[in-house]
Amino acid sequence: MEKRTKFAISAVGIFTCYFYFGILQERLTKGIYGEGENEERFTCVLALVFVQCVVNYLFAKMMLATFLKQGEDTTRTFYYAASSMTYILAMVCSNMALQWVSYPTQVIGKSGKPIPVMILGVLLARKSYPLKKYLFVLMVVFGIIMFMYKDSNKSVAQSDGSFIGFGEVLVFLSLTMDGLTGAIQDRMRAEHSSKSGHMMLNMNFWSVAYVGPAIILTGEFTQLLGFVDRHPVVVWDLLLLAVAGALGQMFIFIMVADFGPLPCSIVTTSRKFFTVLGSVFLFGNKLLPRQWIATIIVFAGLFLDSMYGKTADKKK
Ligand SMILES: Nc1ncnc2c1ncn2[C@@H]1O[C@H](COP(=O)(O)OP(=O)(O)O)[C@@H](O)[C@H]1O
Repeated sequence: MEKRTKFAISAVGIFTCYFYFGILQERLTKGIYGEGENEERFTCVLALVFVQCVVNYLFAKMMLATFLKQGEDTTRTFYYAASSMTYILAMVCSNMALQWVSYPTQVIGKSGKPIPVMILGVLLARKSYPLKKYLFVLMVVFGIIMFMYKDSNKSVAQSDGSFIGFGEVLVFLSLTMDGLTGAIQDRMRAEHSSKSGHMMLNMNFWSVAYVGPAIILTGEFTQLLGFVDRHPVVVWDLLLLAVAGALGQMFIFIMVADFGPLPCSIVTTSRKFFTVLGSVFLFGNKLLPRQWIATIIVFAGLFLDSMYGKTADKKK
């Protein structure tokens, strides 16, 4: 398949699957199960991650056995073990951050993701990019943050007088972990030409190995079983979510393996922006002048990056 077509199909796949995934995720984590006295919310976040990783693993196994014939995998086990650890830590930090900062603040923070992916790729995976590429990526990230920023989000001084709270530290840590995950994936590509199905299979295998003991030790596994027992309908919501996530992750790994973690993070970050932009138009809301300018900057950055940001994947 031509590279451009593959890129377009993966990007559309990521957009569609994660759009649906977002709706299901909100229904599951914000919804109320049961009635009257039995009303309760689903709070087993770690168990949710565990279920997702198990389904992702099975999905990758099935794909490798049927459609994706990818041959032998020579990737160093250490790379899989390490990148799964950073990938799980990134998710844990960004979920934990929500206890201290609002959801929009967390999304704005995580919109900076291409920056650590780029910087750590250069520092740890010896990638190199032309100067203009930094500028285009910065334009996209700056535009998205400018678009989503709300004055009400202005960081209020904490009680101790500082402007940075624990929530912000967690978002920063999560971004660092995203950058490390990307850098290790850059190395896998450069040294082993790792394939998408193999990456998906192995990263989820290691994630299950890390999260499994954690949900047993924290008692979340028992909590999950209890919840399912009280509200069997949650099984469907969980499975639908996991299947949408697995399909989406397949496209993510095609993007990572074939084009690299940086283009992948630009696509996933743009997806968040397009979701917000789409809902503004869908609900007939108006854009503020600042948001119009931001939108132009994002589009210009994406356009310039796709036209002139190409690198021949060269090493320093
Ligand atoms: N480079 C990657 N390697 C493995 N999984 C990834 C990668 N990038 C994204 N993902 C998966 O896709 C999900 C969505 O990513 P994204 O849309 O960037 O949002 P966020 O990282 O803020 O959750 C992540 O939670 C993760 O499971």
